[in-house]
Amino acid sequence: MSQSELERTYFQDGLHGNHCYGCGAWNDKGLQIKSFWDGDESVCIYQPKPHHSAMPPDVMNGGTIAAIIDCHGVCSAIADAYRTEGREVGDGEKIWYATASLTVNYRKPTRIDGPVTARARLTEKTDKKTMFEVDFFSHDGVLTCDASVLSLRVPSEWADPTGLFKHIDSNS
Ligand SMILES: CCCCCCCCCC(=O)SCCNC(=O)CCNC(=O)[C@H](O)C(C)(C)COP(=O)(O)OP(=O)(O)OC[C@H]1O[C@@H](n2cnc3c(N)ncnc32)[C@H](O)[C@@H]1OP(=O)(O)O
Repeated sequence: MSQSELERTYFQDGLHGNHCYGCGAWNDKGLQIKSFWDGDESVCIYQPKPHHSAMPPDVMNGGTIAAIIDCHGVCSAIADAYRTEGREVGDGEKIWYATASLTVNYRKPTRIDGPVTARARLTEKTDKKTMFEVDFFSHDGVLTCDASVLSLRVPSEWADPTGLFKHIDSNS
């Protein structure tokens, strides 16, 4: 069943302290995308800004599209893991995933003059790996990109507010 806009809970609002450029609600210079469930699919609707353009000012930049798809895919993997355990995103022991692989096929130019939509469906899952296939639409309903996002479960050090690298043995 789909949720009305007022009833929606967004995955990213439960990921406390997430500073990610694409999906971190705690990064005030980031895109701050928002994702939600629509039945078995997850959806992200994002209004691009004029500075998210490619060379033509009315076409969206491919890197920005990739960032939206990437973060929507990883956040969907996180939300799916919580949902599998019957928990709301962010409740109880934290679950984090990171991008292992991202493939984006740019089929058509994406108009920048209205909200874009990423719609993702789960296609593969093990304890550690989750794959979402993502379709990306411009505001006039044109499928402009299709993509796949492989997310890997990562330890809590990834969410350490002081950083990850101090936890990594540089000799390994
Ligand atoms: C944490 C906060 C997150 C909040 C949301 C943020 C969303 C933002 C998304 C991002 O931008 S994350 C930043 C970009 N990504 C990275 O920097 C990840 C860098 N890569 C790594 O740190 C490691 O390669 C990674 C954690 C992804 C995997 O290392 P592991 O040691 O956990 O994996 P391992 O080698 O044990 O492999 C586990 C399985 O995954 C497979 N695998 C690992 N890396 C893969 C890869 N890159 N491509 C395809 N498959 C891969 C591997 O073959 C194996 O498959 P099987 O289980 O079938 O044997």
